[in-house]
Amino acid sequence: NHWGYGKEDGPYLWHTNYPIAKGNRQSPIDILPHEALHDPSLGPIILKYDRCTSSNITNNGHSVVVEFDDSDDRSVIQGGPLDNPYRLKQFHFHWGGKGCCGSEHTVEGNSYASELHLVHWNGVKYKTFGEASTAPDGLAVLGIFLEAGDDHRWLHMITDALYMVKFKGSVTNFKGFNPKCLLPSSLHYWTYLGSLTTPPLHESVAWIVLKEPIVVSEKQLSKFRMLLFTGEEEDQRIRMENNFRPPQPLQGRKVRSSN
Ligand SMILES: NS(=O)(=O)c1nc2c(F)c(F)c(F)c(F)c2s1
Ligand SMILES: [Zn+2]
Repeated sequence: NHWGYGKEDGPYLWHTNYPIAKGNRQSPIDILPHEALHDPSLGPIILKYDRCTSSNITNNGHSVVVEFDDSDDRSVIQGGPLDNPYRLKQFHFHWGGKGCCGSEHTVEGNSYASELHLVHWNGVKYKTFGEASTAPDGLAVLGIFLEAGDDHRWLHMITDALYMVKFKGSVTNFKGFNPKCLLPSSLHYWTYLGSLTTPPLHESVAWIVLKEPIVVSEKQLSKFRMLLFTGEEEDQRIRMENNFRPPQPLQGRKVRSSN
C-alpha cells in the first residue's frame, strides 16, 4: 500500500487504498476561530514530560520522527478534553517547500511553515499503541504551528541531527531530548475529534491544536528539506518537502476553544 505526497501517490489518491479518507472525521481541517465554541468546562492542557525518555530519531520515508519509550506513564498529556492521561509515543513534523505553506491544519485558510505533532495514546484503556490507534478515543495529538522568523534556540538539537537520518529507513540514537522546550508560552488551544493525517487515516484522534505558534528560522526549516523521501539504495533522490495533507471537510463537527 505505497502512499506518498507526489502526483502519483499523493493525498487525493489515498482513498483508493484507504476509503476512510472520505470519512466524516478526517484531519487536518481549516480552523475558523470565530466559529469555534468557547467551552469554559475545557480545563488546561497538562504536559507531564519531565521524566522524558526520547530513544531515537528516524526517517520513515514520510517524515522525521523522534520516538519515545512508552512502556510506562512517565511522559503524558492530560486535562483539556481528555478523560485519561495519554502516553507520549513519538513526535514528528510536516513542512512545505521553499517559503510557502507546510502546516496541515490551517487557520482561516492560512498555512504556517510547518506543524509539529506530538502523538500520545490512551494507555489506561488500551494495551498497545496499535490497539489504541484504531479506537475512537485511542489517540491524542498535540499540534504546534511553526512560523518562520528568528532562530529557535532549542530546535537546533533536532536540525543538527537530521544529516544522520537523510535517507528513508535511517535511524540514529537520540536520547534525553525533552520536547517541552518546543512549546510556545501559551497552551491555549482548539480541540476537535479527527483522524491520523497519513494513511491508515484511522479516526482515532482527539486533536489539540495550540493557538500560539513557535518561531523557527528559514535556515532551520531548510534543514528539514535536505531529508529525502527515498532510501540510500534508490537511484532517484527525492527531497522530503510538502509532506502535508490539505484540510478535509468538517462534516458538521464542532471545534471547541479553551479560551
Ligand atoms: N500526522 S499524525 O496524524 O500525527 C499521525 N499519523 C500517524 C500514522 F499514520 C501512523 F501510522 C502512525 F503510526 C502514527 F504514529 C501516526 S501520527
Ligand atoms: Zn503528523
